[in-house]
Amino acid sequence: MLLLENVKKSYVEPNGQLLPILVIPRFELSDGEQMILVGRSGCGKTTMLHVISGISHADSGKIMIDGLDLRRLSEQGRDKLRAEKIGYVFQTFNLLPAFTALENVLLGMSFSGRGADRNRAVQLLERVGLSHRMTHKPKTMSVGEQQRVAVARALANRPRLLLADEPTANVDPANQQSIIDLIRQTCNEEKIALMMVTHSMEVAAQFDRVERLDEINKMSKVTT
Ligand SMILES: Nc1ncnc2c1ncn2[C@@H]1O[C@H](COP(=O)(O)OP(=O)(O)OP(=O)(O)O)[C@@H](O)[C@H]1O
Repeated sequence: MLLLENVKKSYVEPNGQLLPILVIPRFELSDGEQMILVGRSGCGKTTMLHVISGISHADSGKIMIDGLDLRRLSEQGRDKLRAEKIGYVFQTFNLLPAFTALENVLLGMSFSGRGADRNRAVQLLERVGLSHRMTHKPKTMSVGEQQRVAVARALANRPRLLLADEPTANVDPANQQSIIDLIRQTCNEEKIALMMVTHSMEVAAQFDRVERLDEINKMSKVTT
């Protein structure tokens, strides 16, 4: 489902110097496989999710998603791939402030080409415990509630790959577990591959595959 080969990513610092972040010789995730990515703050976990999703470009290397090579796609093609095949729970949620929780989930679906499925949107919001917040806009919701809307939105399209960047960072332990259960159960039922970043050892302990970025990433062996 996902294959990275010789992927490199650097940022340019304000002084013009290159700041290498990722050097990944090889990384694979199978269809429907669920894994956790861990690593110290600033080691490049979000950057890795961004290059996989095409939100930012790798400097070099091959990224294959569901048989498609990101390098061979136009900007439009990458947008289409992201809308159709990838669900992304952003660390910062990225909800649209002018729209309600339900509209945020429906809008996410409408970009996928499959059209918006109101029943599914409502059902997902109910499953994250937000039946009483469907018509609230993000600024009138708590941070944890916004995070749960972001999880519902990312699952709404029935993606092939779900990238989740600390999806339980801002919720209490009871909601943390219900979000993890919802994500895992939906991914199981719909054969969605899952790559989730977490700093919670409690969450990581529930998964068979837990990878440390500094073991995947040859760069971190140079910088740490
Ligand atoms: N757009 C950018 N320009 C320059 N440097 C960046 C940019 N985005 C991230 N960085 C730097 O790249 C490094 C990796 O950042 P990244 O957000 O991928 O880390 P992370 O492992 O997800 O961290 P955390 O666990 O704190 O979320 C950090 O040192 C960060 O400062």
